Formats: sequence, C-alpha cells, structure tokens
Amino acid sequence: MSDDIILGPNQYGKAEVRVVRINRDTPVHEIQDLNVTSLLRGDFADTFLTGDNAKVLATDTQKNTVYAFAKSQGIRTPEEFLLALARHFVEYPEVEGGRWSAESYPWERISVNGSAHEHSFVKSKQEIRTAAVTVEDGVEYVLGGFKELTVLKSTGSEFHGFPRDEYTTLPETHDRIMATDISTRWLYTDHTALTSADFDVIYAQVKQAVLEQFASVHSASLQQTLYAAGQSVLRAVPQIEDIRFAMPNNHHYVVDLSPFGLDNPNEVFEAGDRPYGLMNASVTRASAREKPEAWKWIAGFN
Ligand SMILES: O=c1[nH]c(=O)c2[nH]c(=O)[nH]c2[nH]1
Repeated sequence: MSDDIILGPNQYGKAEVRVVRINRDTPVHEIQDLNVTSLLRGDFADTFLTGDNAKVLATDTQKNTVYAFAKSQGIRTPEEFLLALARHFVEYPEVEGGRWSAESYPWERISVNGSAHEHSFVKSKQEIRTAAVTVEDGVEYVLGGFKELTVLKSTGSEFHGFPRDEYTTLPETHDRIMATDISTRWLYTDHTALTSADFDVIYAQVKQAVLEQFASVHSASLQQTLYAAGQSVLRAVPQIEDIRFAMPNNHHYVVDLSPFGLDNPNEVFEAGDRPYGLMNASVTRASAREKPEAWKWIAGFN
C-alpha cells in the first residue's frame, strides 16, 4: 500500500561546537571564543529514508573541520570564519548548501595598574554577537547580529491612545520605564566587498545606532523605538538591506505604596518576569528583493 508521505526540507550537522582560538603571534595574545553550528543541506535523503550513509559527511567530521579551520585559517571575525567553512563544505558534491552560524562571546583585557594585560581576560558580556552564513542555489547570504543587549530608560516613554474593550484594564501612562533585551539580525547586501575590519566596524556602528535611538527617541511605544532603531541603522550603513528585531517589553510595575502612607511617583517598581510584550519586525529597503533564504530556520526572525 502506498501512502502520500514524503521527506520535506531537511538539514543536519553539528550544533554548538565550542572553539576558543588564541592568536599568540606576539606577546599580546588575542582571543576569539565561538559557539559554531554547521548544518548541511543537499543530497541526503537516503540516510533519512533508508539509513544509507554513503553520502553523509559525519557530524563528527564537521566538528573536527571547525577546529582544524580555527588553526589553519584563524578566526578574524565570526562572519569570515563561517564563510570559510561554508566555502569548504559546498565543495563536496552532495552538499548543495547549508547554514553555518555562530555566537561569539566577548572577552576584554584585565586592567593591571591601568594597563591592559597581555594575556589575561575577563568576560565582558553586554550582548552576544551572532553571525550566520547560508548558501542556497550557489548564493551566499550573510547575517550579522547580536542578542540579549539589555537596556532600560527610566523616563522618556509613554503608552496611551490604545483602544479599550471589556478586557482592558491597563491605565494610560505618560511616564514609564521602558526596558528590553534587544536581539537583532541584519542582512549584508554585498558581503563580498567587506573585509574583516568592516564586519567589526559595522557591528559597532549598528550597536551604537540602536543604543542611541533607544536612548534619544521619546517613545510612544516600544514598536516605535524598534522602527526608529532599524531606520537609523539602514541610514548609517549602506551595506545592510534588512534588519530584524525581537524585543520583549520588560515590564516594570509601579508599586502601590499607599497602604503604607507613602506616595510613589515612579520611584519604586516591581520588575516583571512573565508574561512580557514581544515585538518582532523587520525594517528593510523598499528597493531590496526579499531574501527568505537568508532567514529560513533562523528562530524568531523568519
Ligand atoms: O510599548 C508598548 N506597546 C504595546 O503594544 C503595549 N501593550 C501594552 O500592554 N503595553 C505596551 N507597550
């Protein structure tokens, strides 16, 4: 009896390969600390359908390749490292494309008597940098990004003018705390023209533009702040054509202190945990073709 079940889109590989690369070419060491995932797409139906592994490049081999490339190519930026891996793996005849992605954890030099130490570091997490390279139909797509950049402003945020129905209890506010953990990914238009320095420079430009907008926009909604941040990035960085955000609204509730005979003009808050508002949007150049290939299976951004 035949049925109508088929194998749909698929990929496989090694997730979360933790690689730390020290560059010791001079006494001033450099560190790159990545969490790399390699996922291959291509002529791999056999192993799913029958368990025939003749075409399967083992996930263990993919992991080893990450470590070997960290030595032989070095890691200048996450984006460049992932591009090198992608270009290597697509050389295999059964590999039609794939996704190579990374998180990058920041370390800064320990300061000793006011000087940056040569080989001692302290983890300096404000945010986690992310990168992803996708190859589909011979085209490379490069996403930069970061996640978990936690920000708060203690005034300069309002929320009112929303419709009220029988379930609405939220009071209108003209002064509130606004707080969020910014996650963003952006698509490079022409990554082939970028050098490693540019990837780092653009990363810093994006982060600065996003932070500046968060601080300086007098916000009528978190959605407005999100769009302003995206607009500012696209104006500042011509190499980016699409930037997407996920922003939870980390609510802060004014505590009612009147039972204790105390007033509370936005000074004491209960930091909410769950539930939280959640804003997702992409901000793009109207002239740019949509590129769903770059975003497919990027959780929360597609
Ligand atoms: O910035 C906000 N946007 C909303 O859509 C919303 N909804 C809500 O309850 N509070 C807020 N705040």
